[in-house]
Amino acid sequence: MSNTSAHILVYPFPAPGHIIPLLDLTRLLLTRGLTVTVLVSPSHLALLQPLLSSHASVQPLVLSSAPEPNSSSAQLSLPAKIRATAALYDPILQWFRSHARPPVAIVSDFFLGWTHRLATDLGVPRVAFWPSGAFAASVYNSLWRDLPTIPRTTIRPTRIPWGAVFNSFTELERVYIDHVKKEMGHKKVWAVGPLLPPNDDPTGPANRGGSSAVPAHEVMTWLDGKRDESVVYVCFGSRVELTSEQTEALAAALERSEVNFIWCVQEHAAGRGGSIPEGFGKRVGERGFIVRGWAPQVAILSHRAVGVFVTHCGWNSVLEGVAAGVLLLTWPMGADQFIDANLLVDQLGLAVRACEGGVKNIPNLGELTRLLTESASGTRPERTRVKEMREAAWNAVKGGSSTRDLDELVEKLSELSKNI
Ligand SMILES: O=c1ccn([C@@H]2O[C@H](COP(=O)(O)OP(=O)(O)O[C@H]3O[C@H](CO)[C@@H](O)[C@H](O)[C@H]3O)[C@@H](O)[C@H]2O)c(=O)[nH]1
Repeated sequence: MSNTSAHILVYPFPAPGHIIPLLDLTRLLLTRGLTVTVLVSPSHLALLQPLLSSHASVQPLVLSSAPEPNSSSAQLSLPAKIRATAALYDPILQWFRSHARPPVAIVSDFFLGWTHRLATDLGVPRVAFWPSGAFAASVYNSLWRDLPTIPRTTIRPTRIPWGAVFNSFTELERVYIDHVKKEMGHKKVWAVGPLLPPNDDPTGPANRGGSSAVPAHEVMTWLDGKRDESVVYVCFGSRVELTSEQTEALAAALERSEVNFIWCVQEHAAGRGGSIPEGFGKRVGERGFIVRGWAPQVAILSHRAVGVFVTHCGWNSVLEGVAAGVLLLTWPMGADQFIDANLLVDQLGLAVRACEGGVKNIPNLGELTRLLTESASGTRPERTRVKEMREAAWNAVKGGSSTRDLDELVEKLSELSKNI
């Protein structure tokens, strides 16, 4: 480890949608000269490998708290998983206190609220990392503050940390980023996104967040044979499984619409999801490419042949779709996804509603079929707007607003080490 640069502890919440963007941020911090220890569970250590092999100033801190995949407790609810992480309070405290040059700050996922008390005990600031957007943060904050049952003394969530980093960019969420700053009462709010893998790393996009279930070159070769913007990419992130009824409706719409498509189907250990109808692959033939398991999403979205993305509006998918300039068809199912869809469809006009709601909602077959056909062939105004936003996104990370925010974040973190 370098002896001069500021040493930071980065602690992602152990789930793909949270680890992926925080590791992308870690890479940016490393390239700007910070020394970083990343806390990961044993099952996620492999995701750190690309950073470990390319940067000398990063170290893993492998601690197990969250249930490991395949263990009987792996099916814990999200709040239970969050609570389980707090078992690491003492191990981190001990690691910190025995370290010759301990971190000057903790950058931890917004789910890991307990790390605020840990940071206070250790006398270092905590920066909360938001893998979801500033609009979602504003909505959550106002719900929290205005719930009638919340005692008046309750501290507002966005007030707590010393600073906050968003995987977002000013041109996408300016009004909400400003709102969060106002709520926090200071300006240590940095929008550094979209956080993406480096595009000069050929293995990065293909294996980002997991090993691709299909050789990436096979998907790319299939895409090479398709017309520009003619392919619909369907993926609902790392957690969502469609029910049998939803799977059947989507399969029928893809079949009837006659569009080219890549459909990424997550098949989780719990096996509650629906499976693709028998004979479907044969009936759609060369038109369809099915990925059972982890797809190389960023590489797919970046291909010139992909023009449409049916998404559950997980925030990473939203930003990856915007950065690729593809037309987003929204199907939010839970968490912040309804808020994200509202921002995209109603406020920014970048996307079109496809369906909405969790397990009970099934899309209307006729409407979804029409929407798929029209989106893959027509020129909708949303497509133009999303392309404008793509320009804004790339400008932001190539010297614009996100680069400036990242520089300032690094500067503030570096100042902390000078004060020791
Ligand atoms: O086959 C796959 C599936 C997913 N991904 C990647 O995995 C990430 C998935 O993240 P996201 O699109 O945000 O979806 P979730 O995994 O559902 O993310 C959770 O975390 C997000 C960030 O807080 C929230 O916005 C979501 O609502 C929440 O479900 C993205 O980077 C995808 O590129 C792949 O590369 N291949």
